[in-house]
Amino acid sequence: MEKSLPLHLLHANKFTIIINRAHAILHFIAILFLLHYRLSTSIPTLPWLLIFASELLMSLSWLISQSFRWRPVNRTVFPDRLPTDGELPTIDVFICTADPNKEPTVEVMNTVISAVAMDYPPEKLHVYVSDDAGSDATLRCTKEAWNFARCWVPFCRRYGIVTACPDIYFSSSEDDYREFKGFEFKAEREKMEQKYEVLKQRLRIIVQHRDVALNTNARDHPSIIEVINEYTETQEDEAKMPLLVYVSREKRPSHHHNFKAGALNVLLRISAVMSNSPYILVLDCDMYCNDPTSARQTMCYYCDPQTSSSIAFVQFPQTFRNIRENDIYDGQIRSTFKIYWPGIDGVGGPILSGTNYYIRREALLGNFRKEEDLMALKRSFGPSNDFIKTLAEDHKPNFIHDGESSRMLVEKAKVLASCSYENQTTWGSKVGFMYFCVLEDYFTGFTLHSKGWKSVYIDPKRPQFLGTSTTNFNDMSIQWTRWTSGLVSVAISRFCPLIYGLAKMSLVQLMCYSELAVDPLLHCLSLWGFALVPQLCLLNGIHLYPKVSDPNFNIFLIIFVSAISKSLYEIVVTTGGELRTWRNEMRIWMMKSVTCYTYGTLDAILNKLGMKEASFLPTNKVTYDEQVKLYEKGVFDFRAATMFVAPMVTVILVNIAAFVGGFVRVLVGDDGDGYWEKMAGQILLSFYILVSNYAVIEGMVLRRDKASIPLPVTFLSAVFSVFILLIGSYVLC
Ligand SMILES: O=c1ccn([C@@H]2O[C@H](COP(=O)(O)OP(=O)(O)O[C@H]3O[C@H](CO)[C@@H](O)[C@H](O)[C@H]3O)[C@@H](O)[C@H]2O)c(=O)[nH]1
Ligand SMILES: [Mn+2]
Repeated sequence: MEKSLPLHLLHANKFTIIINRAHAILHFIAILFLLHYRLSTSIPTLPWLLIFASELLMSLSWLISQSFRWRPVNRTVFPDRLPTDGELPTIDVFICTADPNKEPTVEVMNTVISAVAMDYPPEKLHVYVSDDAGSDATLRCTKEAWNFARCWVPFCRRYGIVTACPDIYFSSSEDDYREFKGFEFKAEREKMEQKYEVLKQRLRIIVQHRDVALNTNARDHPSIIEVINEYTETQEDEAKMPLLVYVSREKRPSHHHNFKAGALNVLLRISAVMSNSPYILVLDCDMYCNDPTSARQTMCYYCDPQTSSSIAFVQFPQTFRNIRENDIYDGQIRSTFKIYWPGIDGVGGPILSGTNYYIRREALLGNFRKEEDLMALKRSFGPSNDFIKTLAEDHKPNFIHDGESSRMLVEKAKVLASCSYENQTTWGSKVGFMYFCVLEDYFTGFTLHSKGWKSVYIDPKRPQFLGTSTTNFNDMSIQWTRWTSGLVSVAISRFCPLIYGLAKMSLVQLMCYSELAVDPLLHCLSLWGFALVPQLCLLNGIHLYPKVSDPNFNIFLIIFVSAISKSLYEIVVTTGGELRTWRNEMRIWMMKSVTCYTYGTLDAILNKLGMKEASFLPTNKVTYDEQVKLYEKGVFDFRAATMFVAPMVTVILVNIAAFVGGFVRVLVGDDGDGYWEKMAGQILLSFYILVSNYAVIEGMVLRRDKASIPLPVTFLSAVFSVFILLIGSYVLC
């Protein structure tokens, strides 16, 4: 009976697998022909070497990326088959915020409220807010949010509200209250809406009046920990609420704080002495819970004795509420969450993605069933006996709201949040979240997988979490530069997945990890090659591709068409996107390659050489109406740092020069040596680059609005391109 019904199912997408593998074989054969052609027909010259290198790197990156297409799967869960509430394990929720200027407090509080309102037994849920800005305003706002939640949570429970994030609930028109449409509900809803308006008003006032002087101390302040529930007098008949704790770890300029991973490790310790839940949900401050059932969905894996012990984390996709149909910056990161993660889920489990995951505490800290040597534990975990005790299996701390004992607990917690606590321990290197690179998620997930843990990817129809994605060029570029830097720093370290992961994971999963790590490096090198070398050669009359009449020309044509049709197939058929999505992704990929991928790679290299410190600039989550309008119209906002715009414009100018030069010679100067025949490949390549990036030409020449490309940037780029044309021609020819 009950027992025989599974809690979850896994389906391999057989049809997609067949298509993927068949395409991979054909495309691979075409690449072999290309290699054969390159090695057999040309005399090695510098241009030949460069273009061949670009082709090799691109092919290599294609080859490794097939790992994500090897065995895509999807999963179904059956939360109604879970054991009774009494048997469910407890959960700690970690919400990180770092900068009230970039992370609007109203949104952060919405995330907190939506987490408190999750559909889970309240006594089994504990929410921790980590404030890396140490902002007094955020603390006060958290208390206000708590007061609102005391009415909001019972309201949601009573009427079965699915959208438990007030901001989304009150701004969407959808009927979320199913059978309760009566008068009573309407009146209650109105009351709640008013309360929410009052809350927003109060939060704004607190933020406006926040003590700017205090705030400048974000990098220098003691730990501040407060249990928020204690500020409210619980009435007898009041609904039970989860525990809510505000944490701001100690910060001193003399101590490196290790960014988000540092904050998470502090929360790991503090939550251990307060609630010590075996599972932890990690959320970025902008990631609202859009559906209260994610915890129950997750428990379908953690409550299944067959799978439970091997799973380190259950990952949900990152989904965003500010994405429009015409997503010009690919803010939804479609290929990652729709193609890559289901792909790697079939071969060992998805990569940890920073937010929206339920991780097992034991996977981060280890399990200590037997008596361990106390000194050894202290060397690893730091001096706190209270914390060490929590490592033992089944240790349940007793959190009592009785003034004195909870005050003592908070004092103990403050020690755990001090910036010197981790000195001479293995926090961040062996235990907890890893500090090795700014991409704490990727690297922590990688270490877990290489220890033999598995992970699971659930992508339900209704997005479980909704965040804010970058929808302007500058923010997107900063974010991708950080990601690239993190990934490349792993690729060029001793942890390079290709070497480090060998023999520790399945080969295909290892290739997936490697793909992500080396992809920016391979793409920035090869795209710079394709963007400049054929063009310089075109202007200097050197041909790099076979003549149109040569059957070998078909090799290039086939590779080009095959790559494009496969990505079109994935976008339109597999993920139900539009043709426009394909254009957007192609274009932004080209743009990112010559900017973010390049800078991120340089950043990682400088970092490795000790010439630059790693940095984590939190992504800006404040949106301006004007910017949003541009994004909604699908118009690029080029008001970005010159370093992000100039390389793009330079590439476009070089391509214009090459294309015009080549085209004119085709038209007027046909000197009988079959110029077009020889140069068609290069002329068409330039044409393709220009057509794909028409938006840049438009921003440079046709647009005159504030968000177009500024004239000085165009001039600077023109100087760069003339320089490239002169030097390039000199060197290459
Ligand atoms: O010193 C820091 C820096 C950041 N954060 C928080 O970390 C979260 C993620 O930062 P965000 O600026 O939103 O970065 P994104 O680029 O959007 O984040 C992606 O990439 C990060 C790694 O680079 C992951 O940590 C994130 O989970 C993932 O969503 C936010 O809640 C921040 O408040 C901190 O708590 N402390
Ligand atoms: Mn973010």
